[in-house]
Formats: sequence, structure tokens, C-alpha cells
Amino acid sequence: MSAPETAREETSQAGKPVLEIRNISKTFHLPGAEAFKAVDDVSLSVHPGECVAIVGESGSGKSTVARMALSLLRPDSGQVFLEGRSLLDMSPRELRTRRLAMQPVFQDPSASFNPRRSVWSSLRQAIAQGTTPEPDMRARALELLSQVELRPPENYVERYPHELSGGQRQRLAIARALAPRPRLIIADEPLSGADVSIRAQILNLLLDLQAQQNIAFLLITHDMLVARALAQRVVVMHHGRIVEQGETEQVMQSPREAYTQRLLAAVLDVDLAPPPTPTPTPASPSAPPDSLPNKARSA
Ligand SMILES: Nc1ncnc2c1ncn2[C@@H]1O[C@H](COP(=O)(O)OP(=O)(O)OP(=O)(O)O)[C@@H](O)[C@H]1O
Repeated sequence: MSAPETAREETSQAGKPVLEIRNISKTFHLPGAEAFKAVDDVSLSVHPGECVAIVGESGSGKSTVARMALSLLRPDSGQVFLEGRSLLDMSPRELRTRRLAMQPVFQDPSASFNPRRSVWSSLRQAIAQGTTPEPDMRARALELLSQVELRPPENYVERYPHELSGGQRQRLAIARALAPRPRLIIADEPLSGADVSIRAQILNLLLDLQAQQNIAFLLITHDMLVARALAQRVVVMHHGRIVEQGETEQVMQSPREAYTQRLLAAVLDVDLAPPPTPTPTPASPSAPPDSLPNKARSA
């Protein structure tokens, strides 16, 4: 793919979804067990700069959809289009190139780094997939570390994964995802491994990336608060099917389906209740442990 070709395609893609999933299904066959339909006729789209969250209980099929979108798993039926091109119809070579536009971030950053590779080595490998010339790679690695607020970047670039905290490793995972300048990040439970204070920081980082770099996100989460903070639209999955989807606030404020109402009742009863009439108190109460930062909350 030449640069003008890519630029032409980007222009012709303006306003179109960066990711479009059409009617995908997946059945797993395990020896000695009945066939299990994990994903059943799921369709959704993500537009440039938009964050769409797939929410649902454990086992509802969210990660299986993400894996099919990332082309890590082939659907039994249906189609996945990345920037208008069918992933299932691409040659392995074309898939390798095109897939750079879509990068994953997974839940457990420890598992996704080679313990013998330094931060520089991991980032260099990711940067090398893109178009950055060799002499500029070090500067790009430092820039990426700054973008994910591992500052000053010189303090981190020669470290090894075990020399980083869990939150810092997740930032590094995000830096690595940003390296090939993706248009879409598919993040599967990116906050689940982090404790409460780190969750808020990573969440704000993801919000900043969305706002500043116009990167689209497909966010997989069981946590309605995280979906509410980050996503403009939510897709609710239950037993492999989409039971409800729409604008986040609309779904959260007036869910149509009983299943969505149950999910919300489990986590949002405090947050979505009308604010109590303020009564003057001598000191403001401390934030509840699961609360999100103001910036995230107002998103
Ligand atoms: N490779 C596989 N082989 C067999 N069954 C699988 C496989 N991958 C997933 N499943 C099953 O498919 C169902 C959906 O799994 P999936 O991981 O997509 O759910 P999820 O909503 O992401 O759940 P969680 O939030 O716990 O990760 C589960 O019942 C799971 O056990």
C-alpha cells in the first residue's frame, strides 16, 4: 500500500465506520460437550473517534466478539470490515498490513510482555511495524512513553516489565498499541487488573487519547461505570446476543430491557439516583471507593 493510496482511502472513508461487524456468530465445539453458541448474530459499528462499549456479564460473549473483530478468531458466519475492507477476504499479507490500523489492549499487561525485553525493545518492535524510519525510532519511543504519562520517558525506556508497577505496565501496553498510529483500539477489560486509583488514571488517559488523537475505541467491559465514563454508545450482550444498544446516557437512564436494568441495578443505583437535595455539612464526605474521577464522570 503506497502513502497516496492510504491517504485516498482515508479520505474516502471519512464519516464511515472504522469497524463494522455484520451478523457474526461463533459456536465452540469442545470434545465431550454440547456445541456452545458463544456469539449469535452480532452486528455493531464504531465510527472514527467514537468509543463504543460492549457490556454484559461474564460469559456473555464480549471477548469472543473482540477476538473476531481483531481477526484472532474466525467467525462461523458474518463479516468484519475494517475501514471498509472485509478482514475475512484479505490475504494473510494484506491482513498483516491493514490490521495495524487496529490495535489490542488486554486486561493483564504482565502476560502481554516478554519479560526479557526492555521497554525500549518492546516499543521498538511495535514501532517497526509502522512507517517510522530507523533513526527516529528512539525519539518515537520516548514520545509514546510521554503520551501515556510515563515521564520523564528516559527513566522508563531501559527498564524491564518487572521493574514497572501494574499501572505502569498497562500504560506501556497502551503506548505499544499506539506505536503504529492506529485508528482503532480494541480494549478488553483494560482496567480490570488495576486498583481503584490506577483505574481512574488509566481511564483519564484513554479519554485524553480519544479526545486528542481521534482514536476510536471498542471497549469490552463488564463495568457499567467504566462504560458510562468512556463510551458514547453501549451495546449490551446477554447469552451471545445483543439485547440492547444505543447512546450511553439513554441506555443508562432508561434501559428498555430487564437484563440491562438488572446490570445497572447492580452497580449504578447510587450513581444514577437523582442527586439528593444538598444539606450543608461541615466536611464533604469522601468519595465512594468505586467512584470515577470528575473528568471521567462528566464525559
Ligand atoms: N476457545 C473457546 N472454546 C470453548 N468455549 C469458549 C472459548 N472461548 C470462549 N468460550 C466460551 O464462550 C462463552 C463466552 O466467552 P467470552 O470470553 O466471550 O465471554 P465474556 O463476556 O468476554 O466473559 P468475561 O467477561 O468473563 O471474559 C463462555 O461461556 C466461554 O466459556
